[in-house]
Amino acid sequence: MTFARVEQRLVHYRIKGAGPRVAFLNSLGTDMRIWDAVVERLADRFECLLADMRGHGLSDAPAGPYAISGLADDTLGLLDHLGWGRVHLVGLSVGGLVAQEIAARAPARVAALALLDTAARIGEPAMWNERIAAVEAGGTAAIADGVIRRWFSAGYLSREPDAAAGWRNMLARTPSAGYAATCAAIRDADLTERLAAIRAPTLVLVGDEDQSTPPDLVRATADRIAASRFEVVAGAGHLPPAEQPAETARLLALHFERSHP
Ligand SMILES: O=C(O)CC1=CCC(=O)O1
Repeated sequence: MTFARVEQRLVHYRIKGAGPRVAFLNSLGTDMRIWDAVVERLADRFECLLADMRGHGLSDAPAGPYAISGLADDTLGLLDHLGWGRVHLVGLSVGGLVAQEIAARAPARVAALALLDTAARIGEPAMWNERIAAVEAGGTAAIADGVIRRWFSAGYLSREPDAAAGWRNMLARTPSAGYAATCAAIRDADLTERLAAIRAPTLVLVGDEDQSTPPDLVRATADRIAASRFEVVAGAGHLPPAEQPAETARLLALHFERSHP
């Protein structure tokens, strides 16, 4: 386990592999383990940085609300701490919002961008406020069953009940304060007008059964990014790195190998 202190907060991170540098940002209610099966397929060609987003995993979970700009500061701070200048950047869902913010704000830091199951704006404020209230009242376990049904395809849920139960454990063990504070960051984010500032070659991909950020929503974000390519991953819900790691790794490797570091 490796930890760094960035802006006084503890960040849990791990580096694996060798080659051009790739940084991975996790989604709401998950941690760096969401990337394990992808990184295992990429580490022979890329140096991969995994970090638990603020409020998640073993990173600190200070009281919120958080903001996407502050979460972007966390990532840039960790890259500075490690001496990593320019990277390929991969973000899933809220990690994708953070990645959009970094690519728009600090284009020199991003060689290529990959946005997975994300959009410039995710959900409606009322839905996020309801989710925050439910988590504040009953903890993350209170919302876990509903969220899991949106995370995975129907086929995965019936084929892999134990794996789905394991991912549910990850969600239910996310600190309530960190989860609710991250919901507030998503609620308050609308990066639509920032997308025109993204210059990096961008792969935008989504699971064909994603119910949290459905393919049409994700495609609309891709259409606003100048150098984007849109891909749909078959047999996946909101978490293609967990459900279809081989195809996700293949698409990421192809994209980064085409883009110069
Ligand atoms: O929890 C969900 O519904 C899915 C999700 C939305 C933003 C995120 O990071 O995950």
